[in-house]
Amino acid sequence: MRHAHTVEQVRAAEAELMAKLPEGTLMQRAATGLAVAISNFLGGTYGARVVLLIGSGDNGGDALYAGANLARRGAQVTAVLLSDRAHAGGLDALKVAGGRVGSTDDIPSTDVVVDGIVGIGGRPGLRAEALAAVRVAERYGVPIVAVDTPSGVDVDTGATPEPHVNAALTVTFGTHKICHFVDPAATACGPVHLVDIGLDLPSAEVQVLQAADIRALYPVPHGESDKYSRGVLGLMVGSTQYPGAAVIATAGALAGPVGMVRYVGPDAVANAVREAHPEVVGDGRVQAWAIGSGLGDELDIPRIRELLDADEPVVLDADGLKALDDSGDHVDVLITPHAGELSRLLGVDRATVEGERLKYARLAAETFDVTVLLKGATTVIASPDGEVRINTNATPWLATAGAGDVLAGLCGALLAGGLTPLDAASAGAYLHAAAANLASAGGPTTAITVAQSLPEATRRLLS
Ligand SMILES: NC(=O)C1=CN([C@@H]2O[C@H](COP(=O)(O)OP(=O)(O)OC[C@H]3O[C@@H](n4cnc5c(N)ncnc54)[C@H](O)[C@@H]3O)[C@@H](O)[C@H]2O)[C@@H](O)CC1
Ligand SMILES: [K+]
Repeated sequence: MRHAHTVEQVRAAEAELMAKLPEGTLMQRAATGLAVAISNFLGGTYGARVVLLIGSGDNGGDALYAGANLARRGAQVTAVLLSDRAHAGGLDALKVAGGRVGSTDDIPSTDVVVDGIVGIGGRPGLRAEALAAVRVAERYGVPIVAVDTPSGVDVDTGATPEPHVNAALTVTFGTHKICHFVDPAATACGPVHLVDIGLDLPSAEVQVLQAADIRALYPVPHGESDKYSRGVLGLMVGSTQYPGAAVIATAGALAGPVGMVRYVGPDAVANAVREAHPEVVGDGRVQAWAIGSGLGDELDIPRIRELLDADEPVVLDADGLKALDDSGDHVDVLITPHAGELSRLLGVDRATVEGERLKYARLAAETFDVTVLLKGATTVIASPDGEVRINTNATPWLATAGAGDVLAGLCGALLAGGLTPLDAASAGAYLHAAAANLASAGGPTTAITVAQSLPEATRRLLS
């Protein structure tokens, strides 16, 4: 896993390390890494034009020392001071290295703007002068490299309630921050480059899934496995209104680690499912349920509540979410809402959830005592005990009808295969996105093609 720490955790680790090192060492480490990253971004340093936007704190200090480094290597570096205060040592270093102080008039003709306005000490939003400078860069299409975080975003939540920098690259120090992974701020970061400055950090608040994590938890069958021990999944999805949801969710389930799939629903839909997937059988004992995708008029809330209260773990998706209430023990339940569905569950509007995805995923996990997989460009997974995992490998082409049905079926199969809701959500989100990348290859795709690409995505992961 990659890790994202809170501002408080970073500050504590920095203070501990700073106490052991000569003054300014950490900033020098940060600035050197930043200068190298800017040089790489530009494809060279000599003769490059660099404008630094400088705020009042150490974020500006990093930018000024990096600017001094670049000026020593032949760049023309100009600092635009956006506050009465600027890091004194950094400003002196820049001037000694041949850099100068200029104004926003220098922005249109520069090769890159370096955002040293605020970092982890910043509140959301930009003051008028900073905003005006950022707007000039945007108007002239000048790329912005953000120092530590794009200024104006909410570092600990990933929210962007106010104007902020949209970076072409973010260079961060010591560890990732939450805004680097949680949208909408994550999108504002562009690619994120991490510079090691030697911090010793506690366990992270937020983890980001990587291939090795999923490989380690995937339930691979062994010599003694049979179709029952590999897990049997019950599907209560689709309806005469939406028969396709049943066919698609079944495709997702069969591409998971499960040994057998049972379909429960109207005859006409069951026939359509068996026509597409002859291996599917009818009602009987299961190890987990996937419920809700495309249920439409078939939604049977009392029956779903019975299954939620039973011992078998449940994936609850789409229409099925209407059966969820905040009473009872639901720690074996994984819900897979998009922002609109989560907003209805929590009684807030959709834009509010979109703006603070981490906060509302956590709130739903706590309120309903379930694991939440909040779908989106980056998927936020929150467990009732406070653990958060993020999946970042999705492609925008995955935003296609039925893709959620594939995910629900796949997550159900992973639950039936014995994974915890948190691990099932992690593997489900990761593999779903990996399959979408294969299916799309940079172009349009369909939900069924994503499901058909799941075995190959899984093979590549496990091999
Ligand atoms: N502490 C350390 O050891 C290190 C710090 N580093 C840098 O230091 C940064 C943190 O520095 P600071 O704590 O000085 O804080 P910042 O430089 O992030 O912010 C400075 C000040 O800006 C003001 N401010 C807050 N919100 C604002 C807004 N929206 N618009 C304008 N001004 C605003 C506040 O008074 C804040 O204290 C990190 O992000 C990183 O870039 C790095 O040099 C690595 C080492
Ligand atoms: K910044």
